[in-house]
Amino acid sequence: MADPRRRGGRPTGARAGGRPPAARRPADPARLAAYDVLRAVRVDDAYANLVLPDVLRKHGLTGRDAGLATELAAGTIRRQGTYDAILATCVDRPLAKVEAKVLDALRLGAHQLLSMRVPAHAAISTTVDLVRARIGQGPAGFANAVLRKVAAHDLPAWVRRVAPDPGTDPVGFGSVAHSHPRWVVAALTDALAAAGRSDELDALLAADNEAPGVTLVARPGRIDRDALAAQAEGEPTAYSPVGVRLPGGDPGALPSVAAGDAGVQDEGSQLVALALADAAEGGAGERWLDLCAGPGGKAALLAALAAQRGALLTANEAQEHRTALVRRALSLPDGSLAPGVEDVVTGDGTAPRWEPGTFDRVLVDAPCSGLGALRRRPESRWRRQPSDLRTLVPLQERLLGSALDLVRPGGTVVYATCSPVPAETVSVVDTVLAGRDDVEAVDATAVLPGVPDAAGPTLATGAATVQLWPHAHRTDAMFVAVLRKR
Ligand SMILES: C[S@@+](CC[C@H](N)C(=O)[O-])C[C@H]1O[C@@H](n2cnc3c(N)ncnc32)[C@H](O)[C@@H]1O
Repeated sequence: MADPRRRGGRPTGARAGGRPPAARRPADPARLAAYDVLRAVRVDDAYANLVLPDVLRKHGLTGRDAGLATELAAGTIRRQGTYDAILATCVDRPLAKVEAKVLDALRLGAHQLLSMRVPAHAAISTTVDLVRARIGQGPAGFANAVLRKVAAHDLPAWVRRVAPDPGTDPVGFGSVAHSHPRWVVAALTDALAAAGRSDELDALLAADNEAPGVTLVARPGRIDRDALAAQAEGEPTAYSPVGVRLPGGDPGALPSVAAGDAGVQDEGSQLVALALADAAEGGAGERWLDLCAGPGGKAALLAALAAQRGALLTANEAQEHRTALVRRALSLPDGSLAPGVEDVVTGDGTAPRWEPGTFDRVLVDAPCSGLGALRRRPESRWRRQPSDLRTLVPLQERLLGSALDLVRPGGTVVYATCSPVPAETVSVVDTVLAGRDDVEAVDATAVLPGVPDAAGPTLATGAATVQLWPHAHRTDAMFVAVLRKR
C-alpha cells in the first residue's frame, strides 16, 4: 500500500487539530506585509517608513503584529548587504540571477534566522509558505533548500566565513559585517578620523543597524517637558532640555502630538534648533529664518522658541509640496499660524527674495547625503551614490553663502547637516569662509555645553564644530557650525 506521506497526503488522524498541510497553510500576515514593503521599496522606489502604515492597514495588523512586520521589513532592508554575502554562498548561481522577488523572500528568511529570535523551523517554514503563496511551488522548494543552508551557522560564524579580514581590509569587513555599501563605510571612516574617533567605526556601523527609538519634542510654551513625559510615559532625553524618549507605542495617538504641542523629533535635530536659539543672547524683536525648512520639524521648535523670546520666524522651502508640510507643522489645530511664525514661503534659498541683512539669525539645515541618519531610513544606504556629493556640495555652499548674505552684521548663521561626511560639513564651511572676510566662526561646542564629547572637526579658522553620533549620543549624526557676521 502506498505511503500517504509520500504523496503529501494526510495520514488519517495525524494532523487532526494540528497545523494544516504545507500546501494549504496560509502565509503569515506579518511576513506578507514585510514582503510587500520590500517589494514596494524595490519596484516602486518607495520609502519603507512611508509605505509601512498603508501596508499594515491593508493586512489588518496592529500592536505586536505591526511591530513584528515593521522589524521584519526595516531590519531586512538594513542588513541585506550581510545577508546577500551569506546567501551568495548558499546558492548555486550568482545572486544577480536569482529572481528579485525570490531574493526578497530569502533575505526575509535570513533576517529571521540570523538576527531575530525566531526558531529556525518557524523562520524557514513561514518563508516557504510565503514564497508558495506569492511566487509558486518551485521557488518554495528552492527557498527551503537555501534557508536550510543559512540555518547551519549563526550570524557571527557566518561573518567570520564571508567577510574580509578586518586586519587587512577594515572597510571591506565593515561593509559585509555591518551591511553598508563599501563607499559609505569609507566615507564614515573619513568622518570618524576627522573627528578624532577612528577606533569607533564598528560601533557606528552597528548603531546604524539598530532601529532608532522614538523621541518627542515638547515645544516650549505649548507643553512642559515633564507633562509630556508623564503623558507619554517616557523619560527625559539626556541632552535636549525639551526632549522625551519613549519606550514604544504610537506617538501619534498622544493628544499633545495630535494638537501640535509636541512632535516626533530626533534629539539631535532638537539640538540644532536650540543651537540657533542659544547662539546669541536675547532675541526680542528679532527676525529668524529657516532657509531649508521642509518638512518643518526644526522650524516648529524654532517657532516655539522664537515666540518665547519675542522673535519671529520665517520658514522657507524650495519644494511646494514640502512647504505644505512646513505650513502644517507651523499651524495650530484651527489652521492659523502658530505663535512665533511670521511667514511660510516657497523659494530657492540660493536666490532669496529678501534684501541682504534682513534677518538676525538664519538656520541652514542643508540638503545632504543623510549618511548620519541611516538607522532612520532603512533603504537610504542602498540608494545613495558617491556621485550625489557632486551636486550636493555646490548647493550646500551656495545656500550657506545666501544665509550669510541674509544675516545682518552681528547676526548668526547656524549651518547643519544630518551627515558627518567632511565634504558636506567642515569643507563646505571652510570653502565659503575662505571666500569672504565678513564672517567669523564661533566655538559651536560652547553653544551646546550640555552635550559631552561632541567636538567635531576643527574649522580652518581654528573654531570648534559640533558633531553628534548615533553610537555615542543616540542621535542622528548631526553636524553644527556656528558663524557670526562681522
Ligand atoms: C535636511 S532637509 C531640512 C529638514 C528640516 N529643517 C526639518 O527639520 O524638518 C533640507 C531641505 O532643503 C530643501 N532644499 C533643497 N534645495 C533647496 C534650496 N535651493 N532652497 C531651499 N530649500 C532647499 C529640501 O527640499 C529639503 O526639504
